Amino acid sequence: MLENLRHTYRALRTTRRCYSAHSAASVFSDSRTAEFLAAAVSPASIPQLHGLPEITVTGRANVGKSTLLNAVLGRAKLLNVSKRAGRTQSLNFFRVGAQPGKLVVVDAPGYGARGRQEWGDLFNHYLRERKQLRRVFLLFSAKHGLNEVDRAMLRLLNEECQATGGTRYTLQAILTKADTVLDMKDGPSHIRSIQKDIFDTAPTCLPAIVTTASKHPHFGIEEVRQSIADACGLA
Ligand SMILES: Nc1nc2c(ncn2[C@@H]2O[C@H](COP(=O)(O)OP(=O)(O)OP(=O)(O)O)[C@@H](O)[C@H]2O)c(=O)[nH]1
Ligand SMILES: [Mg+2]
Repeated sequence: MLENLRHTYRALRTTRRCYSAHSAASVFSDSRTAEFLAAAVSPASIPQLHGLPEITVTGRANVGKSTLLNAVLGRAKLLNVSKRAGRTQSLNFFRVGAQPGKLVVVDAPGYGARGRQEWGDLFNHYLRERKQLRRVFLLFSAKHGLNEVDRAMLRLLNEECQATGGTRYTLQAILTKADTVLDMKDGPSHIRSIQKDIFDTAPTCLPAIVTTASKHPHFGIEEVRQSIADACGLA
């Protein structure tokens, strides 16, 4: 049991080292300045916010999107989270950095059985039209891995990236809730098999960052910040 835990931590640290060459500290240095800007429930209510680069998260309902963004922004409760799937029901825009801001992060409603059709339509519209979108983070549970809906979403985004040569936005996977696999006997190999599944489904997707965001110690959050800063040209 103990040996398994050590192996898992070692595997996770290796992943972390790959991303720690630079620091995104300056972009996310003052968490007090992060601010909710707008919630969009229809294409017409998506705010323009001209000028600032933007990133968004997507994933199955309840995978941990809002929790991850709270950790990235360094705020415990800026975004609403819930044990019940379907908590986030609009596209929610948050400014990072004091006015005029450095970038915008966008929380999205979950897809899948608990995500409603209209939320999917709104998100698809946003992806199609958003000129300042730099990176889409696809979140998957480290415990459950990918299902067919996840693979369909990955394929769709992969095709879009291939069609545009990554000139519009790029993709990066994130595995959430890593703490839940730490006491699994085959934790590291389980994580590796999810990473392979992601690569096989979407070769253009950047390698998954492994994270824990609700329980302390957090894990992988600095890597996510770095990826956001890179994507927005701020690293
Ligand atoms: N163990 C564990 N639980 C987590 C982690 N991140 C999120 N959770 C839990 O997962 C549940 C869902 O979290 P949310 O952040 O609301 O998930 P979401 O993807 O935004 O959900 P929707 O808005 O409903 O699509 C909550 O009970 C969180 O506490 C994590 O790293 N570890
Ligand atoms: Mg949410």
